[in-house]
Amino acid sequence: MDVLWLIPLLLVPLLMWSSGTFVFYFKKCFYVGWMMVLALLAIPLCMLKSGGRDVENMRIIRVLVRHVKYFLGLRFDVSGWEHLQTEGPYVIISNHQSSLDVLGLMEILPDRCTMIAKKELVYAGTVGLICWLGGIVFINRKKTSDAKSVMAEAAQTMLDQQIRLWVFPEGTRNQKEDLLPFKKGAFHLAVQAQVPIIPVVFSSYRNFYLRKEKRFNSGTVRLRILPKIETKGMTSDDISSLCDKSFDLMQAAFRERLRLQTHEQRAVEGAEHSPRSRLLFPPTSPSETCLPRPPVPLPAPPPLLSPRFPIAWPCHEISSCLVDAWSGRPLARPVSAVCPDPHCACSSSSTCTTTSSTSTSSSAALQAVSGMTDGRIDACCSSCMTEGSGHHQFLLCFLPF
Ligand SMILES: CCCCCCCCCCCCCCCCC(=O)SCCNC(=O)CCNC(=O)[C@H](O)C(C)(C)COP(=O)(O)OP(=O)(O)OC[C@H]1O[C@@H](n2cnc3c(N)ncnc32)[C@H](O)[C@@H]1OP(=O)(O)O
Ligand SMILES: CCCCCCCC/C=C\CCCCCCCC(=O)OC[C@@H](O)COP(=O)(O)O
Repeated sequence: MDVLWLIPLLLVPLLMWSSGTFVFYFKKCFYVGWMMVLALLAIPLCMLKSGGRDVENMRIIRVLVRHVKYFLGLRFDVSGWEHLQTEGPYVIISNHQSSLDVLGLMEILPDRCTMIAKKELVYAGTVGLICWLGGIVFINRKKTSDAKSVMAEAAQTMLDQQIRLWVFPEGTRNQKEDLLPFKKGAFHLAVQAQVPIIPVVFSSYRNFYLRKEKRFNSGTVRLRILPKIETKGMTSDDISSLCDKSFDLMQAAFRERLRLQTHEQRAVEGAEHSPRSRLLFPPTSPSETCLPRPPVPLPAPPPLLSPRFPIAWPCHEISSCLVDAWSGRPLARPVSAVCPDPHCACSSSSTCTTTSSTSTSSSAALQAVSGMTDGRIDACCSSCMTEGSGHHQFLLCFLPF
């Protein structure tokens, strides 16, 4: 009889390993269930701390939610922290793709910041109650006049109690490849309170989360905090232009990121499908895929080459398009090594055309020489130098798994 318990214990890992759809439902159920449990834990803590509804409860919620990403295999990469170093109240606006946004939101949530949410959320069991305790402002989206008066009240409360508000100006979840047109509420709110707007852009989840295709893999979300937009002196006449300006800035950032994601995805797919492409990326004309970047001067080569350890030596030329345009960090790890490929056609000043000079067999050699078996060689920098010894110094880019 006891053995029967082993069946689900074995079945779950087996299904997780074999079925992407199972993983999708498993992770979704886990997420909702675990958030419910966490909310149940948070309720008494919030009651003890504040005795009821209070924006300070968001600190407790923030702490409790922060670890959830690890269970779901998600990472958050934040840039632009400095833009959140703004005193006093402000309105944060961000795009809204899924309820998973809560995880990213909690990564950067400033103190005394709560959200505006649809009123239906208050009925979501323990999560609804914790949202209420956290001071979330609930609006009825179907009744504009009600929503407007609730938001006008919120503008006053922001000033009276020094509160920051997070609004999703798309007004609903959106998994399309572009932002939805913005609703105006967030901008009225900021202008009424005369406080700045801080836009935050979540990168597209499409690399790891596809609702329709039932896919929920591990992945990284890039959160980009943009510079604040001042609203001092603005009136209701400025709402449309303020809304358009914010939209344009966020859309540009979202699209820029999406292009890079497409780029990364192609690299990974290319590496998976073609043995040759393990060493070559981008395979097509760089101008097609690379963002225009200012020319990067070639840094001085490191004095001693240690083939086993990656050297933080920025790639350039072809590989510069593998540099994250937001953070400036290379998306792939650059590694300096002596080129073990006997066919490498490097000369002192020339560029080494890895297309013709590298072969699949050298892939293993390159991995061995760099000691990086946990990464996949996806790019070779196009430049190489001849050392005094006549060895070719080679820059490799490893895309970590
Ligand atoms: C420990 C464990 C815890 C576990 C759980 C943890 C949970 C933690 C909390 C997480 C919470 C996350 C919450 C996420 C929730 C996300 C959502 O619910 S998104 C949906 C709700 N949000 C919104 O809808 C906000 C965006 N919408 C708007 O701003 C809208 O404008 C609106 C106010 C709802 C009105 O809607 P609508 O009429 O459709 O919109 P418009 O076309 O924009 O406006 C029409 C008209 O009205 C003018 N106007 C709009 N707002 C105002 C205003 N505040 N004051 C004055 N006038 C306003 C607008 O200008 C238009 O007029 P115009 O002449 O055409 O310009
Ligand atoms: C009584 C049981 C009810 C169960 C309901 C489950 C509630 C979800 C539970 C856990 C998830 C935790 C995150 C909660 C916050 C998510 C808020 C959210 O993303 O709401 C969607 C809303 O922005 C837009 O909705 P629409 O796309 O317009 O519709």
